[in-house]
Amino acid sequence: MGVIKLASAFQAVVRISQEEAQVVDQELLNEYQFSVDQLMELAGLSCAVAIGKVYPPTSMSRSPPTVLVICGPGNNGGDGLVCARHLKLFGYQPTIYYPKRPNKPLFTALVTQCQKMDIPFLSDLPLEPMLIDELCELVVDAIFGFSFKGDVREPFQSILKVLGGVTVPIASIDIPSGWDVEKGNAEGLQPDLLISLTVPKKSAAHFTGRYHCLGGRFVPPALEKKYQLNLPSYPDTECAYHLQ
Ligand SMILES: NC(=O)C1=CN([C@@H]2O[C@H](COP(=O)(O)OP(=O)(O)OC[C@H]3O[C@@H](n4cnc5c(N)ncnc54)[C@H](OP(=O)(O)O)[C@@H]3O)[C@@H](O)[C@H]2O)[C@H](O)CC1
Ligand SMILES: [K+]
Repeated sequence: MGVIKLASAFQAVVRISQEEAQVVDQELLNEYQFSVDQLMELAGLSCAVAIGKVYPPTSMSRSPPTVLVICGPGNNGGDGLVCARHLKLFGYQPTIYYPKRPNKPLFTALVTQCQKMDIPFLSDLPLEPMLIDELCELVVDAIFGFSFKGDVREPFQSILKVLGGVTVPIASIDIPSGWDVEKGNAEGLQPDLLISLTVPKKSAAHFTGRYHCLGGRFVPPALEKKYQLNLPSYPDTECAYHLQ
């Protein structure tokens, strides 16, 4: 595949397509030889930092603040596991719901790390939104990212239905789960915080929540230039950039 002209160099914020996101991801893993573990750790950490900035413990009513992290079956779910671990270190009280677990060393190790930090895993998700509102003050949506496609298959259809009724804020990692990666989903989840990873995806144009952050500060300058990603300049050593 030739160079994909992602956007003019003058566009304020580039938003990329599902295919372009996968091309950039693959180039990071192949040409640049990053490992998924490395990128996932940096992505998950940036999500926890963004959450810490938007919902600092001092702004939450419980101490420690309770967060429910719902993880999906792919790398977006892996980001959620990493995020949960860092939130615990930041003074939050995360609980994880991880219904469909890949039997791969990366994911079993991430689960072990959380278990060893006394982060509980729910065996079932309450099917009443108000029970989730009682369980936590914030939900982290780490169900689907840029590889989501088609009609939502169970158990995630039921999970997204419940999340559609909660009143606590939702923070979505990379893509609000259940959204078309490019077109969004007006009837789907409406998160309060969207943490775009690497580069915002086209569906971010449909985001109407209060906070939009960019994380995944690991794009080499040559790759950014090649695809004209026009990334914002992260301040200082920050790993999460406040886009909105
Ligand atoms: N460089 C980067 O940008 C990095 C991104 N990271 C994170 O990785 C995700 C993308 O991860 P990926 O594993 O490719 O895909 P997802 O996590 O989005 O989801 C894939 C799994 O979801 C299942 N799926 C897909 N569609 C449906 C559906 N309609 N119903 C039910 N399940 C669905 C899919 O199952 P299949 O059977 O279809 O394979 C997969 O299991 C990205 O968004 C970032 O969050 C990295 O962590 C760091 C680098
Ligand atoms: K998500």
